[in-house]
Amino acid sequence: MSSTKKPPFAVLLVNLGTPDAPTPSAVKKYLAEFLWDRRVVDVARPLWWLILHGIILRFRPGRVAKNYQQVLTDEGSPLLAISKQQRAGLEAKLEETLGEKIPVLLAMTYGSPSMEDVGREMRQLGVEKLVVLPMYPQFSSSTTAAAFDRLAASLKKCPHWPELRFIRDYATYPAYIRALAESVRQSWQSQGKNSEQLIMSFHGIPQRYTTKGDPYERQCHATANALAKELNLADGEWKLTFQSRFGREPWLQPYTDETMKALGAAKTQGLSVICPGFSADCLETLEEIEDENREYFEQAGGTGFTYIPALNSRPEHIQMMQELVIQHTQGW
Ligand SMILES: C=CC1=C(C)c2cc3[nH]c(cc4nc(cc5[nH]c(cc1n2)c(C)c5CCC(=O)O)C(CCC(=O)O)=C4C)c(C)c3C=C
Ligand SMILES: [Fe+2]
Ligand SMILES: [Fe+2]
Repeated sequence: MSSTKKPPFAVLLVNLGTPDAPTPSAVKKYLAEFLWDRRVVDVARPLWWLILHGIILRFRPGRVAKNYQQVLTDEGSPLLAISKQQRAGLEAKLEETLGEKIPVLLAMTYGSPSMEDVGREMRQLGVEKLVVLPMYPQFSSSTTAAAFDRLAASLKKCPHWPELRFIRDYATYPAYIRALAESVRQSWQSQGKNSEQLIMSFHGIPQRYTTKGDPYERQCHATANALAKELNLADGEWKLTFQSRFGREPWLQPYTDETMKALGAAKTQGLSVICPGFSADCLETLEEIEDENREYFEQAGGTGFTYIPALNSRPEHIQMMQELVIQHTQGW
């Protein structure tokens, strides 16, 4: 008897990607692929090629590799290690709930595992229906749409497609907001809720992308308002900021680093920071927020800084992922 029973459907989790190693050469390879995507940087190609190869890829990889070394875990880059935990957690949860094995696959938009790697896995498993869950709660053309582009490109040479469903965003999905609120409450409990302020810091994008119609900024505000409401926070008790600005043009504001310096200078005692747009801890949370921005805050005179970890593989997060998948596979 053959054991090749086809699964009713499969799930594909997608995240951004990370260098294969915290070395300047691996970081250079990663940034060269990531920053060449027009969805990420839309500057006219000949000019951008000169800036990227002539300046950025000469100087940035060495500095950024050192940052990656600071956040490296025994399992490698946190983003990839946590994504693998989420994959395994969701697969186990779906099997527990549905009573059969639903393959959960993992791809990165840039680097590995690639969409092509996943395509091979899907063919081996005989996947006929696929639900794609990009691990970005808020849609942006620079992340979610870029993931879709890569998936479409990997299917270009493929003569046989699975039926596809694509989860565009989940910025105010109740189970997501509840999971965020639970992680804040847990942090407050263990820190003794000494928090004067809750900062919700989201990765930024150029202001221009919003003007062109990217709904990301609006969705970040929707998430932040929903979380503040769930936590019963008054207006003065929380603030939304945008981090990780890159290049010279204006990005979404207020900027996280400037806010940290101002709150430090105002001698704030007790500041919690959560990054609701990051489904997994990564360089941008562990190094940029937990190290760099903590330092800005403390050096300016603030005390009591707490970084609240991303939802990562918390049970409420895996539960939320399962709810999204079940909702989007109705009828399969
Ligand atoms: C240059 C333009 C960039 C845009 C636009 C952008 C949007 C964007 N990014 C994330 C999530 C992540 N970004 C990460 C790293 C990272 N991002 C940029 C640039 C842009 N991001 C760079 C150059 C880097 C690499 C680090 C550096 O050189 O400073 C990561 C972390 C990856 C890791 O390996 O840990 C994530 C995650 C979102 C959500 C977003 C827009 C909504
Ligand atoms: Fe980024
Ligand atoms: Fe950064």
